[in-house]
Amino acid sequence: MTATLTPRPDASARPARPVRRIGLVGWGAIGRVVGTALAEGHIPGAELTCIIDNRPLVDAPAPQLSFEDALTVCDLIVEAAGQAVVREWAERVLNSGADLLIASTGALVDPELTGRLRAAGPGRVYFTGGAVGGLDLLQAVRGLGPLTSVTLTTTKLPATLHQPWMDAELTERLRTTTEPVEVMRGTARDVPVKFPKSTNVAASVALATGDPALVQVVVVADPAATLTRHVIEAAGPHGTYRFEVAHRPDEANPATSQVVPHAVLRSLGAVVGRAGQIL
Ligand SMILES: NC(=O)C1=CN([C@@H]2O[C@H](COP(=O)(O)OP(=O)(O)OC[C@H]3O[C@@H](n4cnc5c(N)ncnc54)[C@H](O)[C@@H]3O)[C@@H](O)[C@H]2O)C=CC1
Ligand SMILES: O=C([O-])CC(=O)C(=O)O
Repeated sequence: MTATLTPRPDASARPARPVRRIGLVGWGAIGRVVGTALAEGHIPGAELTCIIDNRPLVDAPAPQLSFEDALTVCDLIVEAAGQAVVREWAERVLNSGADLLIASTGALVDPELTGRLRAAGPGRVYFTGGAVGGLDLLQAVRGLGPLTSVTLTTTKLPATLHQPWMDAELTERLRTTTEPVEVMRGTARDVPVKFPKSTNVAASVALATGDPALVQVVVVADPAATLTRHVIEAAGPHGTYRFEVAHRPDEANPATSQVVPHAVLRSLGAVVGRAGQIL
């Protein structure tokens, strides 16, 4: 059989990819590194158009705008501010037509919000892998069928895990312990809500594997954890998987690992169509 296929248009006749105008939400441990790299032109195809933060910024490399104003000038919003920002703004970003790259994936354990984001558009939503690796492969494994078990064990310095809901006894234990303390064991549906600034990775593992209730999460506070450690173990009928990372924490915000802004930049490169990326 001879197929009649339309020849691909000549490369010179194809429209050049437009430079994406980036609005960065959050000028903190992640945002400063991402914004500086963008302003220095490290991601071809992406330019830093504005920064959104609820604190006044000095010496930022782009104008500070309100969220409303940013949505009139940006075509891609990068969230590096916190789960509350995702809850409040994600749907509006997507409905405005801008794409959205989310770091605070923990907000997505709320099925109601996730459902609304699925229905929102025409903007498209993306999630960075953030502090953990292997999510691309775990997402690919889903093509073979569901996994039967997924576990994430996160170990951090005690001070980075302290939360306002903790009682006096646990607070004191975290302050004085000389040994590792298991502070929570639950599923990826429960844990990111309890540790909103330090266990987004649990939600990211759930986004990759498809079922937050299947992902068992153990959160350990260890005064000896100069490196933040995340261990993902998964199994299914087609194989077993184990990914372990140990990161130096950010100096100003030790709840966040130093690698995270670089993971955001890598994700951003992929979204804007940078060549030579591992997808
Ligand atoms: N997916 C992952 O692996 C990781 C995700 N994260 C997420 O990224 C978020 C940001 O992390 P960092 O940069 O380390 O935090 P940070 O605390 O150093 O900086 C957050 C910045 O966002 C701003 N901000 C907070 N709420 C805001 C709001 N409602 N509107 C505008 N600006 C707001 C703050 O003023 C601050 O400048 C974390 O809260 C966490 O949810 C953090 C680490 C890893
Ligand atoms: O940076 C990290 O290692 C992980 C983190 O804070 C998070 O998952 O929210």
